Amino acid sequence: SARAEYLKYKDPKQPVSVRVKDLLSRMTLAEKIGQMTQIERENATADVLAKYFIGSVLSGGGSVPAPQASAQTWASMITEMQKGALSTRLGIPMIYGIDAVHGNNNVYKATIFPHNIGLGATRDPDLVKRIGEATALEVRATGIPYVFAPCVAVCRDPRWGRCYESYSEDPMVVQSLTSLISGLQGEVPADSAGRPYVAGSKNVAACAKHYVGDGGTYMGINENNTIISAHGLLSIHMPPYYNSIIRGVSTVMVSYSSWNGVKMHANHFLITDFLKNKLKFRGFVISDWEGIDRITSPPHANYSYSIEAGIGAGIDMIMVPYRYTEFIDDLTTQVQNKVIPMSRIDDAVYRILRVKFTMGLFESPYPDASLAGELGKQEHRDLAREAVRKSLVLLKNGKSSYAPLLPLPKKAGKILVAGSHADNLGYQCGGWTITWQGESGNNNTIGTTILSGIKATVDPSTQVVYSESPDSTVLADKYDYAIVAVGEPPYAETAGDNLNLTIPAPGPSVIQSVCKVARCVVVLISGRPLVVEPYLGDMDAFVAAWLPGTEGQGVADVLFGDYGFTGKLSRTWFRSVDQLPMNVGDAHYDPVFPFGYGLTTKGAK
Ligand SMILES: O=[N+]([O-])c1ccc(O[C@@H]2O[C@@H](CO)[C@H](O)[C@H](S[C@@H]3O[C@H](CO)[C@@H](O)[C@H](O)[C@H]3O)[C@@H]2O)cc1
Repeated sequence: SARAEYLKYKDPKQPVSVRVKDLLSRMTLAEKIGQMTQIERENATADVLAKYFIGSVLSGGGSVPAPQASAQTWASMITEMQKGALSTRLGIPMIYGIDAVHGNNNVYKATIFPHNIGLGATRDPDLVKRIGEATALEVRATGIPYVFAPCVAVCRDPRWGRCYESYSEDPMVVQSLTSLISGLQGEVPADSAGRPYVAGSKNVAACAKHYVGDGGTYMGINENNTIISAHGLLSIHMPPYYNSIIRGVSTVMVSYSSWNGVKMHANHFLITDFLKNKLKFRGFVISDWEGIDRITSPPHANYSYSIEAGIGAGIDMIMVPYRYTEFIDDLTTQVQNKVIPMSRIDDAVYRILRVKFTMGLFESPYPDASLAGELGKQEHRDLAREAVRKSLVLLKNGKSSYAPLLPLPKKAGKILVAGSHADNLGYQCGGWTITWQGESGNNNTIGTTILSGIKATVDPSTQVVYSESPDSTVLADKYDYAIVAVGEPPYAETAGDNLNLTIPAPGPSVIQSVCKVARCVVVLISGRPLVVEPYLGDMDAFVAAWLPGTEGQGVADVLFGDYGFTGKLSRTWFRSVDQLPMNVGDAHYDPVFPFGYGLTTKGAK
């Protein structure tokens, strides 16, 4: 039979640089531009992937092959797409990306870890690295090799709808928790010198986002303007990118926001001069969803300009995600007319291919069916439960120091559990869970509510009364103590922007009515600090639980003293929104609870 022509780029024994150069030299303009194009799952048929040489596909928030789809269903979908990509002349595998920002959160039955604000309160880089390892396994279980995480935003104003996606207001805490990257991708070898690195097929390529200053916008308005000096940008928002590059992060996603009025998606100085040439970032830069469209207002008003500005700024892969023929045709024309130089295209494709070769995608382009069982594995749920325990911050314990309320006695006559967030798995997971905006209720995925955890922890003789919103009859009864879980409903992005930051009704009234009739601990489920001073006096104890995820048992573990409280605030607990922005280190600093605050209790274990 005819000897298959030896192709250097297909030889895994060749150095990555040799493989990239060989493949690049063989590619047509259409094949190069295809690699720079990322489309949404909904329009990614095998035929489209083959016809347009598409290099990447994504799931937008909540975009799933079927409701409650199994790991096998996910893997079959990706296999079909990959066959399309590999059927092309050069057989370049496509890379599928998804927002696994607290576990593989679009996927039914996945373990949902606490959102980043809670992980910030743990101050535990090793824990976060282990979460990265578990997340990589649960993502690979669905056949996916690439995640748009971690968000390394330094949220400076809790009015921002995405503040819960940020580990902390303090860049040093965020820098320390870039350890997630080392969990997701694997620890870089000593001589990696910032090159992208993915250890193998149980790891995934990561994405540090959103570059840069996404957490510093005016009044926390999502996608708005970050008005700050170069010194401020480099000392507050840039540091996590230093650590991300040192840890070999494979990709960086550009922010929708602007820096001093210049759209980040059009910022050549920060993307090319600084990130690529000064910091020597060698992975690929990806736009956000319709990020180049939003360079203009209204978005997409001048798409040719958006393409010229975005690609020209140094963005390598465009998350289109739907109008891909328009993108491909327009970019092709601009290269043919020498508006965009071929050297820019070659830099982009070089970087994309470097990541794909380095992570072994050419050798293992298909899902590994043997990993399906990693999805929602008990071992990962136990890790998430540990993370919940360590994320809880105890802000008040007893109306006087000699009469602490916590830890609660497991053996009691009758206790009351109340509040909208006590028995609502969707609420305790928050946004970016099953759907983009998150859900309410207990049927959207598998997990343990705070109430279930309490029932599993107390002595069998203890009577547990549950009432979401106790009426006078319930309140007339006698309880040894009460646990009140209230807070914010789930939200994502702009939907979460909030200028008053009050505890949503009926939370405050439930706190006041229950705490009047029984000794009470309030557990706040929220993506950020909220106005709490008016109710603090009513509470005997107060716990910030953030957005704990599916393993609600972790809350009971600490409330009842199996484990001690250790969490420390990763954000300043402001007194009033009129003070905002107000962050640790500011000259005027008058919080209810300062950054780093957290009471402790001794745990039995
Ligand atoms: O129909 N509409 O009205 C509508 C409105 C807004 C939309 O906006 C879009 O909706 C979301 C759900 O599809 C998308 O995920 C993104 S968000 C963006 O997506 C990336 C990929 O998921 C993440 O890594 C980034 O971190 C995040 O900033 C976009 O804002 C979509 C549709």
